[in-house]
Amino acid sequence: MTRTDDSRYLKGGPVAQRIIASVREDAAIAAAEGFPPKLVSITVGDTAAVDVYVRNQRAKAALAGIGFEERRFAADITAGELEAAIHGLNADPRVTGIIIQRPVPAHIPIKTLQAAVHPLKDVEGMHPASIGNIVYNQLDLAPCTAAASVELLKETGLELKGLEVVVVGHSEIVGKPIAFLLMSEGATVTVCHHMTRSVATHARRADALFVAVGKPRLIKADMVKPGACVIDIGINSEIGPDGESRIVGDVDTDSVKEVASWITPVPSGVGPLTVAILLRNTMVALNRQRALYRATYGVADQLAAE
Ligand SMILES: NC(=O)C1=CN([C@@H]2O[C@H](COP(=O)(O)OP(=O)(O)OC[C@H]3O[C@@H](n4cnc5c(N)ncnc54)[C@H](OP(=O)(O)O)[C@@H]3O)[C@@H](O)[C@H]2O)C=CC1
Ligand SMILES: Nc1nc(=O)c2c([nH]1)NC[C@@H]1CN(c3ccc(C(=O)N[C@@H](CCC(=O)O)C(=O)O)cc3)C=[N+]21
Repeated sequence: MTRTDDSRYLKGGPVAQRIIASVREDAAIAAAEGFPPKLVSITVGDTAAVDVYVRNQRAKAALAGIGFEERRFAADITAGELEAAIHGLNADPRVTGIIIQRPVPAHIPIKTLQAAVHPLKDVEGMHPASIGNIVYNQLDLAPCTAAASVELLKETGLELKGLEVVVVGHSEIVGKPIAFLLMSEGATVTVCHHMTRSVATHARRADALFVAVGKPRLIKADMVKPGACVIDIGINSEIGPDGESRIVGDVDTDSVKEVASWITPVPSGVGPLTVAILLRNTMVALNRQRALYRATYGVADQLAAE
């Protein structure tokens, strides 16, 4: 059986296409009504995984009819200069959404930058107010990778209520929001991290195993329950046997796919769906901005029309 026709592979492409088609319709309507959506990406320095992500953001935004602009800054920029740039984008009515690509250089506090993005333009859901919404079970705009990972689990048709889920990795951008999204869906969630005594012991109990660590082949077949669903979120660059650079996940896919019932491939798993959800979030942000605009100026418009 070849890699591509193995039915155990849970691919992101088909779900991403559905989302992008729907975003495209909404974006066309909004543009015709005078609100063309536009996404601005902020990159600081150079990181391979960021380049892949931004390249795909640009390509898929074009497909969806969403304007896209990349602002690149040198690694030695100050936090103050970056904050000023973000405030400029917050104030620009042509900008719908802002995403700050991670990582940023060590001298820049990422949390300060995330908090500088206006919550109405926070298309990644990383502002403290946005993350707070997830805790309150308001799930329409969630951090993109976390939302993509959960969406792929739903594709299996497994009942999420009561499902035993283990998440390996507890970063604010991936592991923690996955845990909150799944708790909202009624799953029983265990979160592992580098201090966990035995990741394998927890992982082997999981009906669904989410892995977001950044270590190639961390999860081996003997750490996976037979029949489980494995969502591999890792995007790691390494040199393949042919001497070419390639991306691999955190799961030893070749061995794990013999044990698991579903596994997301890398590439072509969570990655493409992450991009689609970023675009969907951009439309959620646009609709929130329009609702505020209507609430603020709607009555004045009506009076002017009378
Ligand atoms: N597909 C996509 O769309 C995206 C993919 N990614 C990829 O996902 C991976 C994780 O990203 P991100 O969450 O940002 O990374 P971080 O480095 O922020 O977090 C990694 C997490 O893994 C934990 N960890 C480290 N070593 C181990 C170990 N041996 N066992 C268990 N847990 C461990 C860390 O725990 P502790 O903090 O306690 O050290 C931490 O919680 C990366 O490969 C990244 O490229 C990221 C974003 C989007
Ligand atoms: N603030 C922030 N949010 C992120 O979500 C974030 C980030 N910073 N920094 C970098 C990582 C990495 N990441 C990827 C997302 C999609 C693909 C993607 O589209 N991958 C495709 C294409 C691969 C290819 O073209 O080679 C795939 O897996 O099939 C890759 C990488 C998001 N990240």
